[in-house]
Amino acid sequence: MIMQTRNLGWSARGLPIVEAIDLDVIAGETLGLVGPNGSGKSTLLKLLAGIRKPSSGSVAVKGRPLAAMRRREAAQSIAFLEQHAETSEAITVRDAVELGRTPWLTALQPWSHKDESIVAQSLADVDMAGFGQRSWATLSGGERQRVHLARALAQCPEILLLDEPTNHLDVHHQLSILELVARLPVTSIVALHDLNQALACDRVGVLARGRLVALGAPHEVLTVERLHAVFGVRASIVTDPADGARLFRFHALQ
Ligand SMILES: Nc1ncnc2c1ncn2[C@@H]1O[C@H](COP(=O)(O)OP(=O)(O)OP(=O)(O)O)[C@@H](O)[C@H]1O
Repeated sequence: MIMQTRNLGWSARGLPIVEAIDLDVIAGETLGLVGPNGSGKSTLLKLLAGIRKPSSGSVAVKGRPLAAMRRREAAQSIAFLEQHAETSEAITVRDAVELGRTPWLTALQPWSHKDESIVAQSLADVDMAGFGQRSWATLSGGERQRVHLARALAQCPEILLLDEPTNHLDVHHQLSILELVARLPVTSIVALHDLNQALACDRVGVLARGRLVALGAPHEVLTVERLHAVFGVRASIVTDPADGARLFRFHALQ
């Protein structure tokens, strides 16, 4: 297991927001996290990233408690693309992505050609290669999202935590970013709202009211009954005649 949580919980003003999460993350998998608004997906990702301290329980990375790791060491293992990531306005796109290299730089290992080429590759991976000199302030919402992902990629993490990475993206870039994430030789934990996108993950975890109520293969976990119980919708499954893939259509409950 590359990452494990035991009895992980976080409360705000005494109210449990995330509760009793026991999660074993398999090295190399893409794990989708789905759940209604407010079910705790972002909070769980923040706990896994170490930027929120658990109220109970623990997170371990390759058997080591995350709480005992130095910030720099944790940042060499884990990169986090937050839902509302922010960047100082007065920098270029390239500067923003170069920040991803920070955990790897030391006085003995200063900025080098290797860092340069990792930054260039990260920008290319998110289809932003031509934007290096652009001012951050001039980017569209979707371009900013892709640059934030490039910064996370430039961090060269073993574990990539992504909070709704396809937010703001046009359909072409939604597909290319998800394909990129699936292709990367890293472990990815991705909060998603689009349940059809979740079907493409290796496994899916379902959060409801702060608890992990199901975890497993997408089609085993995202059953019509569970979608009804957790999301309050009626789902039907349709088959794409082009390739036989099964997809959801959703209907409001009468
Ligand atoms: N600092 C806080 N203080 C009080 N309540 C909080 C705090 N942070 C989060 N919450 C509450 O915790 C719940 C879970 O929030 P979280 O952002 O983790 O949900 P989510 O599943 O990511 O939601 P969404 O799908 O809307 O992004 C929400 O009801 C939210 O209002």
